[in-house]
This record gives sequence, structure tokens and C-alpha cells, in this order.
Amino acid sequence: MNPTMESQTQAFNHLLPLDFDNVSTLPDSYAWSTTTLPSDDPCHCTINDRKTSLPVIDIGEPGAYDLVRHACEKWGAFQVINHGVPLSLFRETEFQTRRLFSLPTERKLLVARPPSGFIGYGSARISPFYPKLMWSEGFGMKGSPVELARKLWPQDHAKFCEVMERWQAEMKTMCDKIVGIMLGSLGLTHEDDMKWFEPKNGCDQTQCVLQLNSYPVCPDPNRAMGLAPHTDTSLITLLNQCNINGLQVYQDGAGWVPVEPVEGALVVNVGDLMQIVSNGKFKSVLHRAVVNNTCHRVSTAFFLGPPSDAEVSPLRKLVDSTHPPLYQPVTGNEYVQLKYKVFNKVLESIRL
Ligand SMILES: C=C1C[C@]23C[C@@]1(O)CC[C@H]2[C@@]12CCC[C@@](C)(C(=O)O1)[C@H]2[C@@H]3C(=O)O
Ligand SMILES: O=C(O)CCC(=O)C(=O)O
Ligand SMILES: [Fe+2]
Repeated sequence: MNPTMESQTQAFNHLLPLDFDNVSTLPDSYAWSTTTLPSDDPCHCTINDRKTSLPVIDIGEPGAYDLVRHACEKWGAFQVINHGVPLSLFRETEFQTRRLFSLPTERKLLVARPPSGFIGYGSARISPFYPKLMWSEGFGMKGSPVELARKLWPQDHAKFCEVMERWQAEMKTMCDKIVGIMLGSLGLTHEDDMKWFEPKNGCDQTQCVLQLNSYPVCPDPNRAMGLAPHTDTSLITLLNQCNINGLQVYQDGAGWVPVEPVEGALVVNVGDLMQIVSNGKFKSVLHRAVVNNTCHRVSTAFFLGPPSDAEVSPLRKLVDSTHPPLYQPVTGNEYVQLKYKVFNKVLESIRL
């Protein structure tokens, strides 16, 4: 293969997932080893003494604000229960997610994601930043998925669209509630301190993406990686891990800590933009997903982002002479461009 063809094939592999159903041994391009990972991150070395676990917070409880603040400072993540999203909708969303990923590969490829886009079917956008490929596939949507769903199921897409739209609406409401609690825990309010984020001219311009993730059964899970370590490019992310283990969060001193699935709970991740807005008080959480050799895991991640031209900067009330601003102002759009240029150096690159 000549060098141009080789680099084209590699770019293609980073964009489009494998036909996982037809693979019985792990291809070398998917075999992660300690040499392909930073030395402090052996592939599946999970240090978990079970005394350390991600907080599960009942947001209906009076102490919720303090618990949320503590979780965002210590972990950059928590699980939320008693949130009011019906369990039946969790189940319908999981069912439709499985239905999509069980389509034949050639059908899913009809809606392939463009290389620098986020809508459609493909490998995770972070894939080109790692030397090995990930044992996963994804499908991104923003608002109504009808255009894509019609290509997947020409006669039978209405239910998928209805469920995904309902899920997005519930997730948006939950995000507003949780961001309100996070800010409240710092003595701030949505009303006074999030004006930059609010709808202009009565239309909601927040950039929210719903990403469905699929981690097929893997023949050699100890050498594979579902979704490599990353932080989310969002203000916050709400994740439904559909009752199957796989998500791990990194905590200094504890290493990779598995997030035990709790039925009907949502995992809340502090994203990079919340780290900026909170002037470093809340940390965006480094996390990854591992795979297994018995069950097909799916998850859904709802990313809350600002209007693309909104300026993201440390909130004024969190800045004073003893707490100078830690980050340069950046628009939501500029941040995403920068992230996919320098990946995990992005926060460092805008640090003052
Ligand atoms: C809104 C977004 C977050 C995301 C990049 C994207 O533009 C759409 C896909 C999202 C996703 C899902 C899987 C993990 C992730 C790191 C990736 O590669 O694509 C996230 C992105 C992100 O948080 O940067
Ligand atoms: O599948 C998971 O548990 C993690 C998914 C995730 O981190 C993401 O979509 O950003
Ligand atoms: Fe993530």
C-alpha cells in the first residue's frame, strides 16, 4: 500500500467502526497494551477497594446542594436519583438504541457521520487522538433525528424519533435543574449568572447533542477499550448507562473507579465548559468505558452546550483579587474547534 493510501485507510478506520458481528478474534488495530497507553494507565488496572465510589445523590433531599458541590469538587461527577424522569422512558430509549445498533452495518453506513461533524453513525470523535481503535460505535443527533432515521427505517422510523425527542426534552429539563443546583451550591443563580447562556429572541439556541453509544460483546475485553479516556466538551453531560457495568471515572489517588449502575439513575459529568465557568472550582471528570465478553452494552449521553457564539468565561462573582480568572474567554464554537485540534491539552491552552 502506498503512503497516501495507508493514511486514507487509517482515517477511514478512525471514522467508521468495524463490522463487530463478524469478528471472532481481536484485530491488532484494536489491541491496546501498556505500550499504547500512558504508563500510569495500564489498560484495565482498576484500583477499587469498594470504599471509594461515585456519590449517588437524591436531588429531592434538602442536603442535595452541599452533596452536589462536594461531588463536583472531589469527583467531577455523581449519580442522580429521584429526578422525576419516568423509568418507562429509560427503558424505551434503551430499546430504541439497541434497535438502531442491531441494524446491518451497510444500513448504518447510510447515515455515516462526516469527519468533523457530530451527527450520524461512526466511531467516537476522539478516535484519531489514540494509536489504537475503540471497541464501540456511536450515533449522534441534535433535535429531531427524522432525516437520518428515515434512511435507516424508510417505513418505520416514527417511534424511534418520538422516543429520542422525548428523551432529549426530558434531558434538557434535567440539565437546567442540575445546573441550577450546581450554581446554587456556589451561591449563584441561573437567573442572574447564566444570562450569557439564555435563549435570545425567545428561541433556545443551546447546542445539545444526544449521543447513543454501543459496545458490542468483545472476544478479548482485557486488551480492548470501549471509549478511551476523555473529558466531555460540554457544560454538563447526563449519561444513562443502561444497567450494565463499563463506565469508569478517574480520581487522583484512587485510579480508575467503576461507576456501579443504579437502575433509573443518571450519571452527571462536569464538562470542560463548567470547569471554565466555575473558574476551576468544579473539575471536568476524566472517564472511559471498558467492554466485556458477555453482553452488548449501550449508553446514551446528552451533552449540554452553550449557543455556539456565546462567550464562555469564569463567572464574574467567582473572580476576585484572591481568585483571579484562570481561563481566557472563548466562544462555545471556538472551544470545540480547539478541543479537536489539541484534545487533552485544550484547557491548558486557554489557561491564563
Ligand atoms: C457535543 C459533542 C460531544 C462529543 C463531541 C460532540 O460534538 C458530539 C459527539 C460527542 C462524543 C461522544 C462520545 C465521546 C466523545 C468524547 C466523542 O468522541 O464524541 C464526545 C464528544 C466530546 O465530549 O468532546
Ligand atoms: O458509555 C459510557 O458509559 C460513557 C460514554 C461517554 O463517556 C460519552 O458518550 O461521552
Ligand atoms: Fe464522555
